[in-house]
Amino acid sequence: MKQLAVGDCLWPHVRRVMEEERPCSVERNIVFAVFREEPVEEFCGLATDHDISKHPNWIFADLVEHRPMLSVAPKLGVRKALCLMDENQLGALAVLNKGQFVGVVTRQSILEVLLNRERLLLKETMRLKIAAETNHEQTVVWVGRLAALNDAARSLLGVLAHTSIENELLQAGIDALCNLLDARYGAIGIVDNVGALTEFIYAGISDEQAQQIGHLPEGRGLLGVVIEENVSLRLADMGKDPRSAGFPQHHPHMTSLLAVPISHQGRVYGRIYLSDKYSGELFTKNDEELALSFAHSLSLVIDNAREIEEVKRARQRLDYIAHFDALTELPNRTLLTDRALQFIAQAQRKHDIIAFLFLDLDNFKVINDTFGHAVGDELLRAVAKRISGCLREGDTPSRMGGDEFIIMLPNIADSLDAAKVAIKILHALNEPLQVQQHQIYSRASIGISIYPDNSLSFDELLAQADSALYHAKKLGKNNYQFFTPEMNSAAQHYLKLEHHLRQALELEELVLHYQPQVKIDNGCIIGMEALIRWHNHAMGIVMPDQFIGLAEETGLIVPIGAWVLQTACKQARAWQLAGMPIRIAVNLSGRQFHRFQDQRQLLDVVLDVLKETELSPELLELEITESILMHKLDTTLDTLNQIKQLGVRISVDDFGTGYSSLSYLKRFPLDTLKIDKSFVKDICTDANDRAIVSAISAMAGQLKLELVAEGVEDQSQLDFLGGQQCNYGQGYFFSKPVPAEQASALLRQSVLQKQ
Ligand SMILES: Nc1nc2c(ncn2[C@@H]2O[C@H](COP(=O)(O)O[C@H]3[C@@H](O)[C@H](n4cnc5c(=O)[nH]c(N)nc54)O[C@@H]3COP(=O)(O)O)[C@@H](O)[C@H]2O)c(=O)[nH]1
Repeated sequence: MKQLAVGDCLWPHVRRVMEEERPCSVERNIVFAVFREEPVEEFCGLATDHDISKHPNWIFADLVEHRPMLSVAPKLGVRKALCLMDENQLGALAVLNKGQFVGVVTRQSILEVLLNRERLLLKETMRLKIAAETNHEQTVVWVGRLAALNDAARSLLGVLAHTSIENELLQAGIDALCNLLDARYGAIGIVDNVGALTEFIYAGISDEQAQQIGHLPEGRGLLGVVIEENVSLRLADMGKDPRSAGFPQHHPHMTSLLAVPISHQGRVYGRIYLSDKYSGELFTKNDEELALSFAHSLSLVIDNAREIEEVKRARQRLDYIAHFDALTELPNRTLLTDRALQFIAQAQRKHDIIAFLFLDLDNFKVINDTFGHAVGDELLRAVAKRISGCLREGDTPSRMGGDEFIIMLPNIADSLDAAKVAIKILHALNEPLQVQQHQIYSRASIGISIYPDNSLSFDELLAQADSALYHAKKLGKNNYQFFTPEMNSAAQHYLKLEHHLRQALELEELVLHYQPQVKIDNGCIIGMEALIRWHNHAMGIVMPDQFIGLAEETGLIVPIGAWVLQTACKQARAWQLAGMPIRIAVNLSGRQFHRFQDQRQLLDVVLDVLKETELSPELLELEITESILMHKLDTTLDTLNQIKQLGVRISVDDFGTGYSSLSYLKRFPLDTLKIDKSFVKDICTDANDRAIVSAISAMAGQLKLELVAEGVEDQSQLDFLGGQQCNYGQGYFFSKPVPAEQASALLRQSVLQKQ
């Protein structure tokens, strides 16, 4: 506290008088400050009522003349002033500042100021004491509130620990908050991403009422405002607020309202509302802050919980993607491998038998290319369902990719069980599948390997099932085969063949041989069939029977077929230019014939080749099989008509081996039928073959089609054919397929013969 100075304690009852004045009536406690006028006004000293009463007839000059004139500065401490008064036995001291009279300080004035100051201090102390007591009471209240908050926070921590918002925990939260803020009603409402109420946890409202309240909030009314605008509301009488749409009908009546949003970083998860304090008081700013802080903590919990949920969902999705095939939803290779290794480990202990069925669709590529990938995908899904429908619980169907499926049958009694399942699946797939507007026949082939008979290793078992599958395909597809050790070498050969075939065109390993087609009655060559040969540097000569099927399966037939067409037409043009115009027959495979999504139309290819080689169209004959004719009848007819309009001839190869009906033959723009060599082979000994050849000859005659007998090997066959309406023959009897140079020599000979 500041040191008390003389200047702070000036005596108020001072009267200024002049030297020559005479005191008259004298009041008690008055101190006279005596001044001289000449030459300038000057302070001369002090006279007290006591001095005057002692010398009632003296003028003031006399009263001050014989007395020491003591003065002090205003800054002098009061203690020193009192000592000075004691030493000089004075009751008052003049206070001068740089010689100028400021006032008078008396013992009494000092004591009064000191007393006043004491009183003030006492008052302040009292006030502080009262304030301290009030603060203490408030602190006690706040400690209580903090304890309750702590409880609520602990509930929230519990929520955090549970990582998901559970209603009991939210209940604990709203109960704690209601207790804390003395609220009669309270509720926590949680909304989902689109603002629909997903949780409504209440306090002070009965369950029956809550059920009747129904949907809360609707995004309107006061609580809607809280959520939509992400703001708090603190109202004395909510009914008077213009934004109030009223509480739902069955909600208990409420007057005061405190509502806060549960939001984090601008995202609103819901709202908390409290209503009507038991004490009747209104909600305060502090209450609002408390509720907001509670809501904030809750928002963190919800945010956290939702994030955890999202991570969990993402993990599940990743886990699913890692183990299941997205298209068919069957287990993928990873999951199959996991399960297979587990079963194999178990089987080693229990001596179980496990079968692995490797299934591949027989015609998937064609379906995919013909109908498009969307149909292909749907077909695979339908196939997956059919396969699953044939299995028991515990079996694992899986998709490896493409049209390859592996089915694991654990715990079978013997390999016969595996065969039964394979037959069941093949039968199921033999039934047509309805995919979009198409009825599709999607047959399959299956290779089977057995643990432990074939191998103890999963990888080996898979490779063995694959080899068996290859074998099943080789045997004409739509069947199943068990693995045998011999199959391995066949599969390896197949792989080697594919590897080399992919390079055959580039390495110019393909050549064409030509086989004459001869007029039976005069032996003149009327045409040449181009037949492909493959001279591989490592494998030697590979015949078409060995690689055309592979080329079709791999799609390599398209570039190879284009090369054949171009080379054959070039050769025919060369013969034409050499004065030996001769018809060239070129084999087309089904894959070449039908248009594929990413490939050019056959018609365009033919047009380009004719243009480029300048061969007359009528010198080109395309050989197609009955199966091509029967597939996609309308588009086939269209394509054939367009090709025919170019002037190109069309013949049906291997006739008699397919299933073409006579009416179809009538509809197609055909020029030639080629009787399959299998009928010609035993024509002299087999009456059935003779009958078939006779029937075909008669039919060709009726339809005005040229007829060529294939595989003519001896004179007796030729004699029989000559007796029929079959005018043309082709076979080793006339010539084997020969390289272009030899074919040219044969042609020259034939031309000479004609002349
Ligand atoms: N898509 C394509 N297919 C082609 C092509 N080149 C041939 N092929 C087809 O491959 C199959 C086998 O052909 P290949 O080994 O050339 O056999 C042909 C002849 O050599 C054989 N033939 C001819 N005469 C006789 C005979 O008297 N006896 C006998 N045992 N065989 C004989 O027949 C085959 C010709 O058959 P075809 O085509 O039905 O007239 C075969 O299916 C070819 O079509 C090609 O470039 N593209």
